[in-house]
Amino acid sequence: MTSHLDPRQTLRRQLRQARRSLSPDQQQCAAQELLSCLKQQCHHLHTNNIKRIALYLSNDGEISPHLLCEYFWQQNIQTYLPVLQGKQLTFARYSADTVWQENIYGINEPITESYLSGEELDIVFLPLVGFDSNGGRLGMGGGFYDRTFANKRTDEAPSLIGLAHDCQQVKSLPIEGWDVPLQAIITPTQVIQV
Ligand SMILES: Nc1nc2c(c(=O)[nH]1)N(C=O)[C@@H](CNc1ccc(C(=O)N[C@@H](CCC(=O)O)C(=O)O)cc1)CN2
Ligand SMILES: Nc1ncnc2c1ncn2[C@@H]1O[C@H](COP(=O)(O)OP(=O)(O)OP(=O)(O)O)[C@@H](O)[C@H]1O
Repeated sequence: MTSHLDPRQTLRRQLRQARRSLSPDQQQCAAQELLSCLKQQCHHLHTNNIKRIALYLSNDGEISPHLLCEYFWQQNIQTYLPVLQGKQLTFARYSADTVWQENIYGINEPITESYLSGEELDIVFLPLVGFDSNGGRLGMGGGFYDRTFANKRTDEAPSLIGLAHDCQQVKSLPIEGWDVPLQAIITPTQVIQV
């Protein structure tokens, strides 16, 4: 019954396939170009006075933010990673001496005693499966980021910035009422300010 497949599911499958088929070399170049792109745009992204940033550990072909993380550490900015808490996310400090445990999806999470809630962060860099130039985001389908930031106004902290390979861009995503819009998207070749 392929005719009744949810269009978001179909798109999700295609775009996940596209990012997973990038070679290790392509992934490495993409991560380096992502950092160059971020550095060039730092002033536009309001990175002054930033103290706490959330990133993610790349999974399933996602563009890797590990070079961004090193860059933030050099500037004494604290970095955090998402931790599943029921159907939402909480954020745990990530530093050189982090101890890990795997979540139900096999993604590592820091083991820590104190967590931050989303609104305590200045910037959250989100992984995504697909994006469009209006700030539309398609994720893995768990609704975790959407639930976590459901009550955030766009002019409130944190800034939500998507990180993606260029092959994850689509003209226009089928958006649902609960989707939280991104304030910007950074790829190896472009910074889209929404
Ligand atoms: N790197 C990264 N971390 C993240 C997310 C993400 O998208 N990327 N998340 C964003 O929300 C949360 C985790 N959400 C996820 C949801 C589904 C799958 C996943 O791989 N699903 C498999 C089925 C796995 C299973 O059920 O056993 C799949 O769809 O193939 C992974 C992460 C928090 N951490
Ligand atoms: N604010 C919310 N309150 C309750 N349910 C929500 C909320 N946001 C999303 N959901 C539910 O989560 C499910 C998945 O949503 P969606 O497909 O948009 O996830 P996603 O953005 O792709 O995932 P993720 O954010 O985890 O990467 C949907 O079935 C939706 O009903």
